Amino acid sequence: MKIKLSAPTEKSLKKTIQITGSKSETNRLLLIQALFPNIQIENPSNSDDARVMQKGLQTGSGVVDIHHAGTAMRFLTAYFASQEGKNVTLTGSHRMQERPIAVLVEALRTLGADIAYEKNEGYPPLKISGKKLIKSKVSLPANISSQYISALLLVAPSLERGLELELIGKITSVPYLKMTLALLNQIGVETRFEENQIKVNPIQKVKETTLVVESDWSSASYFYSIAALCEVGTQIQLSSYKKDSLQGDSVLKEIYEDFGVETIFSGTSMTLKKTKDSPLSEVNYNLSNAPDIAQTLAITCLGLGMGCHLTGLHTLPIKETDRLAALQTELSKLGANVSIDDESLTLEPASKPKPNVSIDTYNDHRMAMAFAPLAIKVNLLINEAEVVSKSYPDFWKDLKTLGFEIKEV
Ligand SMILES: O=C(O)C1=C[C@@H](OP(=O)(O)O)[C@@H](O)[C@H](O)C1
Ligand SMILES: C=C(OP(=O)(O)O)C(=O)O
Repeated sequence: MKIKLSAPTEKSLKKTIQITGSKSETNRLLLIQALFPNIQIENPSNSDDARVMQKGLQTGSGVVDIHHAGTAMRFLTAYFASQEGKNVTLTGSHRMQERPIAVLVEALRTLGADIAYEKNEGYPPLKISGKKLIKSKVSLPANISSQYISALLLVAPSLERGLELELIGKITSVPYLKMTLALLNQIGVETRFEENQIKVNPIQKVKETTLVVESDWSSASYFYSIAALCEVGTQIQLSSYKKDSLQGDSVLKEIYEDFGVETIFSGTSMTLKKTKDSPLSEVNYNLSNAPDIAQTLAITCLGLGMGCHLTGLHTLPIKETDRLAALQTELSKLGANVSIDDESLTLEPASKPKPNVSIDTYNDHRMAMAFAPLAIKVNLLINEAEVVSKSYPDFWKDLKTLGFEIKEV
C-alpha cells in the first residue's frame, strides 16, 4: 500500500491518542508468563511482534516463524533451548535470516544447549532441541545487541542454579537490560547488575501477579516529532504513560525540550505541548541507550531546518534494515545533506525539504512512522505503509485522528 500524506488543516492541534503497550515489555512478559503461568498481563502490545511471540510460545514442535521480530527471535531461541522435549526450527523473514545470532547461540551452547544452524552459520533459521540447561555461568559480548543478554536473563530464573553472566566489551542498549531485570524483580526474582556482571537467582514459584504494561515510548516518539513540527500551542495527549518508565526511549521527554516540546504528566496520561520554537540550529545526541528513536530525531531536525549529529548508532545496521544507509538514502531524496559512518549520522542544517517525494520503507516500520510527521511541512508519499504493524498497527488511524489526510494512491 502506497499512501499520500498531507498535513492537518488545523496548525495548532489539540487531540488525545491511546497507545497500546510497549512491545519490549510485552514480549518479555509473555516469555515470563510461559515459564510462570500465574502471571496476568494487562495492556499488552497489539503489534505483529507480540502476536508472533505469543504464537511461538504456544508451539512445541515444527516450524516457528517469527517474521521480522528481533526480540521474538532472540527470546524464543533461549526459551526453546531451555525447554526439555521441545523440538523446533525457529525462522523468520528474509531480513531476519541476515540478522546475526551467533553471540546468543554460542552462550546457550556453553550452558549446554543443542542448537544447529539450518542455513548460514551464525544466522537463523535455527534447529533447536530443547534440553535442561545445567551450567550457570557464561561470558558473552555485550556490544552487538542487548537482546541476546535479555534472552538469557529471561530464562535464567527457571534454570536450576540461575545464571551468572560476564559481559564483554562496551554494553549497548543498557536500559533494555534494566527493563528485563526490573520485570523479573516485579515477580519476585532476585537479580544483581554490577559493572559487567549480572546475576539472576532461580525461583521455584511465583505468586499470582497482574502486571500492567506501560504504553510504548518508541511509538510516542512520532507524536513528539509531530508536536515539534507543529505551531506553538499544539497539545497532544497520550496515554497510558508514567514519569518513571522502564523504557529507555522515555528520554524523549528531555530530548524534545530542545525542540520546544514540554511533557506534562497528569495521572496516567501525558501532554506533549509545543511551548516555543527552538532557538537551536544544531543538536548532538548519543543514542546508544535509545537506538530506536534515531530515525524520529533525524526527521524532526530535517523538518525544522536544524542540523544534527547522532552517535552511538552502531546497532542500527543490523536492525529491520540497515537504518543508517536507509536514512541517508531517503533523507537525500528530500534534498538533505547527510553523512554516515558505522556508528553516526550527521545532517546539515537545510531549508525546506522537496515536496512529493516517495519514501521507501525497507520493511522497517520505523522508516514509515519516522518520516510521516514531515507531512506537516511538505506533502510526501510513503511506500509499503502497512509495515507499521510490526510495532504499531493503529498508526495511520491515529494520524487520521490528528487530522492528517491519508490517501491510498
Ligand atoms: O530488548 C528489546 O526489547 C530491544 C532492544 C533494542 O535492541 P538492541 O539491543 O539490539 O539495540 C531495541 O533496538 C529493540 O527495538 C528492542
Ligand atoms: C529494532 C527493533 O525491533 P527488533 O530488533 O525487535 O526487530 C525496533 O522495533 O525498532
